[in-house]
Amino acid sequence: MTKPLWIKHAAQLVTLASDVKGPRTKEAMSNLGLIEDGSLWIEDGIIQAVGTTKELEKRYSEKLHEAEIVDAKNHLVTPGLVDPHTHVVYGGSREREFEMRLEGATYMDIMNAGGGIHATTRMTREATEDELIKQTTRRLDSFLAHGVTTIEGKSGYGMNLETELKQLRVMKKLQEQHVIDIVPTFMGAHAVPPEYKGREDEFVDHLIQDMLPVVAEEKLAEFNDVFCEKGVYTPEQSERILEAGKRFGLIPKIHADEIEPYGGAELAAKIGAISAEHLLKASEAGIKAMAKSGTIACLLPATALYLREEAAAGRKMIDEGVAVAISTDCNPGSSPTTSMPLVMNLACISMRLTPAEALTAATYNAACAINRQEQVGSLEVGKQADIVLWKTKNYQELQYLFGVNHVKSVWKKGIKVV
Ligand SMILES: N=CN[C@@H](CCC(=O)O)C(=O)O
Ligand SMILES: [Zn+2]
Repeated sequence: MTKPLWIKHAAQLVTLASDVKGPRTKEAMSNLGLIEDGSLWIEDGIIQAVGTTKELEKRYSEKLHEAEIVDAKNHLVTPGLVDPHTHVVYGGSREREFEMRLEGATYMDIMNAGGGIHATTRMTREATEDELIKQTTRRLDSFLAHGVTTIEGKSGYGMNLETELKQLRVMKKLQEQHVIDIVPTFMGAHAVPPEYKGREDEFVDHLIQDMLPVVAEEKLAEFNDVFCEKGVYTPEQSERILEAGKRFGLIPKIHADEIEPYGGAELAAKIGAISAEHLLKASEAGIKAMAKSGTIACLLPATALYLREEAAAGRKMIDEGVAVAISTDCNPGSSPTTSMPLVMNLACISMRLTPAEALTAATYNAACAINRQEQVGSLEVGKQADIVLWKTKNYQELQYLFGVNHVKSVWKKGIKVV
């Protein structure tokens, strides 16, 4: 039996507790369930009580002497951050492409010339499982140091059965070895593999007939994602892949309207995707359709910055009633970062989310985007004790002092890990 953990005197305790179930929209994104002089009581990795320090002191007066006590005076306490979109398992790195883009090449130019996703696919195909575990562990450690306690992870640097399975199995192993929770997504349709160039429909058939059944049979993924973009997969091909995934119990996600408006947001709404990603070029009609269908917009402002593109219309999406989540998009090409705090800062600066909305987007709504809202994303009784203690005194300061890692301590399931 481990000691109970009592966190007390938080200057601000952001609980995100609410009666609203499901993804938060509009004003609900600003309701942080804030408690001043806040306190948490944790036993066996689960939150037992949330309230003011005075309330919990009274309630647990008999047990206080048994507890490990953390005095959070003058500090902000929030739920562990959730990153709902990463490509964290990959081989090699692509720093030369960064230079090439600064010299004028575009993301798609590089990919069409066999670089980009294709370059990482070659390096991931060549890497052993152990090498991938080693590289990915370093990234997971960095996520944790930035206050991230749950992430989604995509395959998609294999695009053949063998390597897609290798990536997914690496995630499964890391789920056992590392304290971070990893929620797996199959993304066999991340690009068109070179061996199928010009035969996209054949690859779609192959993916549906030969890959999806194995991924489902081995229970290696919960979600199914596709890069719906001009020159990659058309909305029709994307729909086929995602509808087929549904038949295997995989929930659809979609990389949509990143480079050009292509009807991706509309498709996400039509097929009932849990989330649509990127959306830099989403149309007015697409945004409205997503608000109606309840599809979460998973926005990636670090990617937009890194590619020197204008960020997605986050402010407008929230005003239109779309639930917004945010993510690093951690990948070797368009966003090699593990800093969710930076992503929250950028959500404010480049998409005009308020500090409160950015925090909701990085916690509760992010958890909804990967179906983990019952376990994480808010500090409520019965949930996992995934908690961050920040060196700032309030959540506004966390977003205002940008580009700095303010994490002081992190607990995962009640255990101090940072
Ligand atoms: N846009 C497609 N996929 C990734 C980038 C992957 C890469 O460049 O390696 C993304 O979400 O940004
Ligand atoms: Zn992505």
